Amino acid sequence: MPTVKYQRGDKVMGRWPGSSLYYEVKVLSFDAISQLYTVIYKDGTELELKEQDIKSVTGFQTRPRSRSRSPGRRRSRSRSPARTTRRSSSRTAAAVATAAIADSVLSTSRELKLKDTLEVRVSPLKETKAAENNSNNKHEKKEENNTPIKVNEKSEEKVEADAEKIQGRYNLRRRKDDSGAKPSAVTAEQLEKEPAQVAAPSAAALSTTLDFGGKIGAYFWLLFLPAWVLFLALQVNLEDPSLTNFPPPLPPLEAFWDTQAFGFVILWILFQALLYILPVGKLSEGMPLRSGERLKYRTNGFFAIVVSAAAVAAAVYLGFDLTYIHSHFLQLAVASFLISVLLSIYLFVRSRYAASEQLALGGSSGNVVYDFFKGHELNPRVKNFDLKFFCEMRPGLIGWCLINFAMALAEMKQHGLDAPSYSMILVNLFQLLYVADGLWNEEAILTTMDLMHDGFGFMLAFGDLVWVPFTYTLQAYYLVSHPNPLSLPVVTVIVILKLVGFYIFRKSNSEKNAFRRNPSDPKLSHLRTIPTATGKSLLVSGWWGVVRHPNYLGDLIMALAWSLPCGFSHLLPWYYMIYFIILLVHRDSRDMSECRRKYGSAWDEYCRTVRYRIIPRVY
Ligand SMILES: NC(=O)c1ccc[n+]([C@@H]2O[C@H](COP(=O)([O-])OP(=O)(O)OC[C@H]3O[C@@H](n4cnc5c(N)ncnc54)[C@H](OP(=O)(O)O)[C@@H]3O)[C@@H](O)[C@H]2O)c1
Ligand SMILES: CC(C)=CCC[C@@H](C)[C@H]1CC[C@H]2C3=C(CC[C@]12C)[C@@]1(C)CC[C@H](O)C(C)(C)[C@@H]1CC3
Repeated sequence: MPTVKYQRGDKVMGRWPGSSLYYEVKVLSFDAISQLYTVIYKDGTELELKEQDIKSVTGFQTRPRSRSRSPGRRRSRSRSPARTTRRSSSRTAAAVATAAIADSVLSTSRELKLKDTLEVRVSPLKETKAAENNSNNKHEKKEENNTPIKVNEKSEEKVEADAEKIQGRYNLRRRKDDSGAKPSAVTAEQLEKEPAQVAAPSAAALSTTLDFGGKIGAYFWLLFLPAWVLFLALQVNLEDPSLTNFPPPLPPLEAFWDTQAFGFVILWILFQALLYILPVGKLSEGMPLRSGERLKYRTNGFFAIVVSAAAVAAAVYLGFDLTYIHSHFLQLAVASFLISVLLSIYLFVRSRYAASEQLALGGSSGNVVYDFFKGHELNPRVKNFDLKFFCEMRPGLIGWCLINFAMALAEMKQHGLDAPSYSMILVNLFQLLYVADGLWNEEAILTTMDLMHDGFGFMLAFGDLVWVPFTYTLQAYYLVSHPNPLSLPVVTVIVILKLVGFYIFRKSNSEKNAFRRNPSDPKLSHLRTIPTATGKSLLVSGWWGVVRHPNYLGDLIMALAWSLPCGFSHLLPWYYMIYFIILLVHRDSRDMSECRRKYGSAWDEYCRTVRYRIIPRVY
């Protein structure tokens, strides 16, 4: 790090986010682009700080405090992270954060009422510590809601809310690290003894910690993903769709392009865009950005699918033959692919001109291909039109249902049926329920990884506009030419399976979403939580106490129920299940690294308490 004030390995005093308290930290690296230092606290929590939030140890003086404080509060304030690690190895940065936040809030508001709240706040630190000392099965002993910890959790949430606001104001950032580095594994002792080994990547490396196989991976995925969609689309039409039929017979080049199909895709996207901008439905707030700002999103997805269904019904009534979608599947996919490429080019170019605050952390490698693939700008918008949100929730998702419906009509046409087969009805209804539920709970998407952390580039543009509508529909497509009659008992079993999966998926997603939006929601008051250094807590009972990703478990059970109606004669209709296991296992590990980095020892504590990731006692 040439020309920067603090060097890698320097021990300095870093301001705790949202407070006026400084704790000893070690400088890990400096990012020349964002002008932020990554520092590590004694308990392993890493944060990004501006230069103005760092002071050298020598010039540092403890601020004299004239204000009278209660003994409880003094006890809380007297511990710094530095002392923590020497005196009490179990004390987490959460406690430090609490003290810091309490200090900050008191500094900014002298209201007695608030002060009282914060004084009550001191005892959870003890409780937390006690809980941590009981490690391994500490959470099996239930905390009752009427015990002091409950009272304190309430005040904690108040403090958390204040902390969130303050963090936004100070713009202290947390580092995005996709490399899977595990800061919580870096102990204070290591920091003391092995500074060289603990030293983090250089500034350049920091901004280029890449996932999806890095730069080489980006080349691979750019070629592989479209080729794979093409392969599946060609396979599904074969009488015997099988991996052994590789390569599938390729149609002549001109068969890939159809201007009318391109026109239909454009019309569909414009129609969805029109529905999106209509001033109908709620304006929901996204999660706070680094700047502290919260973007507004028009969450009228359910309205959009209802109007789309009405429009499609009207088109069919007026004589439009929807089986066109079945017969022009390949051409529609190619047209959508072209649009996703054009969109990605636009996104890439505009990201070059975007302010650094608007960029996703970790999305910039300096490598054109990687940045194009992964996406760089977090929330690209044209006026209030949010491109990422729109693409993720509208044309592809609603298009998925439209294509499924067209496949049902094609099945009837091809086999001269008066009604679609049971298997086709099940696949259609199950997936319609999934999409409609996603749109009904559209606000919940605002707390997912894609919306909060990932830049918008080729991966998501292609995923949303091509991958979802043209690979998630393969089961319905397969059934058109590969009927699989089902008996009523089998139908019943599959329906029950789907409902069980849906119940787990919906309940767990709603629980987390409600908790993240309002941690003091009375409906969640029975749940136990672990405080973290960031001021947010982690649910440790309820659905999120069963496994670390109960929503993935529900989703996987549903995926199984989608494949079963297609039978076992071919692997192709099971493709979604296989892909989904890979996707969710990868997402889970990405999320684990991200949460470990964000929450440090509190995350480890959570993982010790909730041992399994997705399937209880299995994985
Ligand atoms: N059909 C598909 O193709 C598809 C693909 C991918 C995902 N999905 C579905 O989309 C939904 C969203 O998935 P996602 O991958 O974005 O992940 P997610 O599970 O919704 O979100 C993970 C985030 O939840 C928070 N969290 C984790 N553990 C917590 C706890 N114990 N208490 C409170 N908060 C906790 C953390 O964020 P913070 O702490 O920062 O809030 C974490 O980063 C899932 O239901 C998934 O099945 C579907
Ligand atoms: C190109 C590849 C291989 C990957 C792109 C991934 C992308 C298709 C998915 C990433 C997040 C997914 C997602 C849904 C659809 C598929 C993704 C965009 C989702 C909108 C489906 C409906 C659900 O109810 C949901 C929970 C809202 C989903 C959110 C995540």
